[in-house]
Amino acid sequence: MSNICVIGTGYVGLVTGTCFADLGNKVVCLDIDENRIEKLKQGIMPIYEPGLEQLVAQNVRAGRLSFTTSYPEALKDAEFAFIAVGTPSGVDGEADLQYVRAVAEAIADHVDHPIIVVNKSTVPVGTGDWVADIIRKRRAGRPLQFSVVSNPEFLREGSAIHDFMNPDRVVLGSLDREAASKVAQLYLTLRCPILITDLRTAEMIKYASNAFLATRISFINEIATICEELGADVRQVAIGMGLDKRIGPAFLDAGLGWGGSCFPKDVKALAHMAVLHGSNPQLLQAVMEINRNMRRRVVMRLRKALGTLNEKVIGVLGLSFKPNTDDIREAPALELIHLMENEGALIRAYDPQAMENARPLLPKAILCASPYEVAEGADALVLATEWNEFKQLDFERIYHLMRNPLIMDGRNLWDPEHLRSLGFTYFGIGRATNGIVNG
Ligand SMILES: NC(=O)c1ccc[n+]([C@@H]2O[C@H](COP(=O)([O-])OP(=O)(O)OC[C@H]3O[C@@H](n4cnc5c(N)ncnc54)[C@H](O)[C@@H]3O)[C@@H](O)[C@H]2O)c1
Ligand SMILES: O=c1ccn([C@@H]2O[C@H](COP(=O)(O)OP(=O)(O)O[C@H]3O[C@H](CO)[C@@H](O)[C@H](O)[C@H]3O)[C@@H](O)[C@H]2O)c(=O)[nH]1
Repeated sequence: MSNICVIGTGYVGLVTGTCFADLGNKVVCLDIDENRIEKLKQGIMPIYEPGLEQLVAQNVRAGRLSFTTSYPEALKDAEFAFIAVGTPSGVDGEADLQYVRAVAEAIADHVDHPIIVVNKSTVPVGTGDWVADIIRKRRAGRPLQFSVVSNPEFLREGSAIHDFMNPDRVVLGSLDREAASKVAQLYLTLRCPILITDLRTAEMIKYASNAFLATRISFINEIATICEELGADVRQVAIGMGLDKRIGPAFLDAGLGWGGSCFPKDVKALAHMAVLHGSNPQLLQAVMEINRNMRRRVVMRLRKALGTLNEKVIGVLGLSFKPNTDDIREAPALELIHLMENEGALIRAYDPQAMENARPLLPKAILCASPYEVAEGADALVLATEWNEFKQLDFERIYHLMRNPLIMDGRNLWDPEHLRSLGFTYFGIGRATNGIVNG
């Protein structure tokens, strides 16, 4: 059993802290957001993540997990301090490190025993050295015994606990092998490969992994666009490609493109790092451009089918950036809605979990209580997020509710044959059935 302090209670901090507690450690989670910590103490989760509420409650009851806003309290007995604060995009696409800096300073100010500082936030290459420098300089004259280890996190929202507990690999970067080995001990029961590298390499592995996954999605989306022109079906193409073991089936779902709190900011930050150091990241630029185009293309197809978007009522199903989360950061649905509103469209929308988060960003849209309410009087229905709840809708009912039976399936969730047989005009992404080229 180890004493762990986790700093930041966003997705990564909360899941890391809870899972380490569940693995038998004593964990204190710290956040400067008092409201957040107060709610966590009452068992109220600040985010929607399947299974999290129960796991937090179990570990709090077992006395292994607690929450605080006090640095001295959280760091008092900590052998490990995990940094899990946000690293959002700055003005030029660089990662904004103000929160990481504040944490490094707080550690320097509040720790008086040997400690291993483990960075879980996604940070530019070189940040681990920078953090060590901040602590060292702040403790000049009163040296602190510490090491910095980079431990990038690879969990996905919506399956965060499963991903943390069943990782494909754990990456640890440090010049201090002993410190890296001590962090490795925390993960031993998870029985996965543990890769120990230097600090900078570990930091790069995180960016390269996210950029590669985003590249796969943009690649299949580019193929989808070509499929639409040529009358092929991208879903079958992806299956055919994925059966090749060298390619594999994951992350080949064509659609409205990638969003969320990680891919957009991390691809941008990697490109920014490259430019800053004299490289020309052409592929990353293309990956981002293709992604933006997926939304524009859907708007173009709707405009073409309806003549204009001005005063057309468009129903949108799904607002979160992916299913099983209420996170709307960089959600493709929101960008799509704003593009359509710019052309005068009137939006009706529904999401199973993300309505509260989305409301302030959608002042003009009508937020509805169900998919059927969204369909009422709509000139087109767009699927933006493939929640399970949308798989089995009563399309006969929807057909009668809509003013014009046009469906734009932005995640290729539905069966085109079935919908066309009910009388809908169906557009998917990169799907043309029986040689019918999509509009
Ligand atoms: N969200 C994900 O799925 C995911 C997955 C892997 C990696 N990451 C990376 O992990 C990091 C955290 O992401 P997130 O989505 O959990 O962040 P988040 O923005 O949801 O939460 C960050 C939390 O840190 C707190 N915080 C800010 N400054 C603080 C300080 N000085 N002391 C204590 N707490 C402070 C904030 O109040 C907030 O609650 C980012 O670098 C992100 O790129 C995120
Ligand atoms: O085939 C696919 C797979 C995903 N997406 C989209 O890609 C985005 C990201 O999805 P996903 O990767 O499942 O969610 P995240 O929670 O953002 O997780 C990513 O970002 C995290 C933060 O860095 C990493 O830890 C994870 O490994 C990485 O998958 C979403 O908009 C999805 O709709 C597609 O369009 N097609």
